[in-house]
Order: sequence, then structure tokens, then C-alpha cells
Amino acid sequence: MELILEKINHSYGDMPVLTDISLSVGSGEIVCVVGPSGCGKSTLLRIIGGLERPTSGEVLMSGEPPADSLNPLTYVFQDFALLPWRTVEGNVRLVLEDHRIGRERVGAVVDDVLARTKLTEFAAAYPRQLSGGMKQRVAIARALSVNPAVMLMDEPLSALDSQTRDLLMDDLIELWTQVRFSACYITHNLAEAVRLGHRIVVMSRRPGRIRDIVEIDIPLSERPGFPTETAAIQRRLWEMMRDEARAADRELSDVA
Ligand SMILES: Nc1ncnc2c1ncn2[C@@H]1O[C@H](COP(=O)(O)OP(=O)(O)OP(=O)(O)O)[C@@H](O)[C@H]1O
Repeated sequence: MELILEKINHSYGDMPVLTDISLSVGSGEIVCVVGPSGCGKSTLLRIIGGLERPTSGEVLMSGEPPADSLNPLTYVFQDFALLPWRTVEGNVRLVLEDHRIGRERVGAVVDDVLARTKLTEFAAAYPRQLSGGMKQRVAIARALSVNPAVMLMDEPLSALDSQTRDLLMDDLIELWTQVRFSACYITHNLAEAVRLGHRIVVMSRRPGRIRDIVEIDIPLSERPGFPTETAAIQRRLWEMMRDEARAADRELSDVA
């Protein structure tokens, strides 16, 4: 299944936030979106997820969803959004409970995603007992459990320290290698985008428009073996973003 955005424009009142965004996320593709603060990245994700209706333009899905998909789209948030009174297993189960699938299948799906995210031995733990990285793995397990066509990931690693971020990036790549998922992945962090993205969409400052789309054809699992090439891509992205980021920063401090 392919997610297609056609000429999305969005304004809040008379403030334009997004201009003419046309983009697609193909099956098994991770598309990272980077851009300066306030350029409309989260707004774009909310529009894709149907939480906001764009002022104009369309979000389309083309083709069949993956087999056994229970939800075409699912979110992974920066703050994990786990229910504190539910165990790890209970948090994953939650998203399956609304679907009319038998107990046995629920059990099998939960066991499978907990194993894939290396959480099996923490199934009975509560979120308060887990580190930030582990909590985010639970949120990723929960998202994967519905076998979505596209995961909508809004800065999923930005609340974590850099070592935990590195570990989770490795985990995400391992998960993708096992079962190829599609994702629209918002981040401020260019190293993250270069590690995880098949394509990287660079947005201008607000009103956000697409400045460039950079494709990286080095396979995800092989990127650590190409430090010079990936560093060069990251530098190129930063060169594109630097002036926009500086201008956005000044704009935000003018408001304050
Ligand atoms: N519900 C809303 N009502 C009015 N303005 C909004 C609303 N949501 C976001 N905005 C404004 O729209 C602009 C884009 O916000 P958005 O959160 O999408 O940007 P972003 O690129 O995700 O920012 P950041 O990188 O800082 O998270 C900002 O100026 C923000 O203040």
C-alpha cells in the first residue's frame, strides 16, 4: 500500500503552515521528514493520520493494506503514551481489544511483537518500572501489533539520551529487516534521518514546503559500514537546513 499526499496546504486562521506538500510513502519505505522548528512537521503527521483536515489537498491510500493489517495507520509518539496502570503486555493488548479477533490470535500477535521487540521477559512489568528506551520499545511493539500500512512516528527518539537512541535505531533497523514496515518519521536529528531514512524530505521554515528530497540507496543494515558517505549526506542536509533553521530560530525568539 502506498500513502500519497497531494498538494497539501494548511493554515491555522490566517497563518499558513504548510504549502503544496506532495509526497508518497511506498510499501516498506521509511521516509524521514526534517525541517526547522515550527515548519509544520507534526501538523503534517496529524493531517496524514486524519487528526486534522488540511485546508486543501488530499491524503490518499493506494493499493491493498498488508495482510492481517488491523489499522492502516498508527502513531508512535515522543512521550510513549503508555497507560501506567497496564503492564507491558496489557498496553500492547489494548490496541487489539477493539478488533473482533479471537483470544488465540490476540495472544499470538502479542507474543510475536514482544519477542520481536525483545520485551518478552518484561511482559508483566509496568511502565514505571521501565527506562525511557524500554517504554518506547513498548510503544513500537504496540504500533507493530496492528500490522499498519504506515507507522506515523513523531520524534520517537527525541526524549531519549544519545546511547539509548543509538540502541533503538539498531532495534528499529532489525525490526524493519525482519518484517518490512513503512513509516513517515519526523525528526530534528539529521543523524537519525540518515541512519533510518530511505528518503529524507527536507522542509523549509514555516510555511513549510518541500525544499528537497534526498534518497539514500545504501541498505539500512549496511550504513554503519559507510561512515564517510553517510557523514557527507548529513553535511549536505545541514547545509540545506542551516539558514532556514537560523531564520526560524530568530522568528521564534522575536515572538517570545
Ligand atoms: N492547533 C494549532 N492551532 C494554531 N496553531 C498551531 C496549532 N498547531 C500548531 N500550530 C502552529 O503551527 C506551526 C507548525 O507547528 P508544528 O508543531 O506542526 O511544527 P513542527 O515543525 O512540528 O515544530 P517542532 O519541530 O518545533 O516540533 C507552529 O507555528 C505552531 O505554533
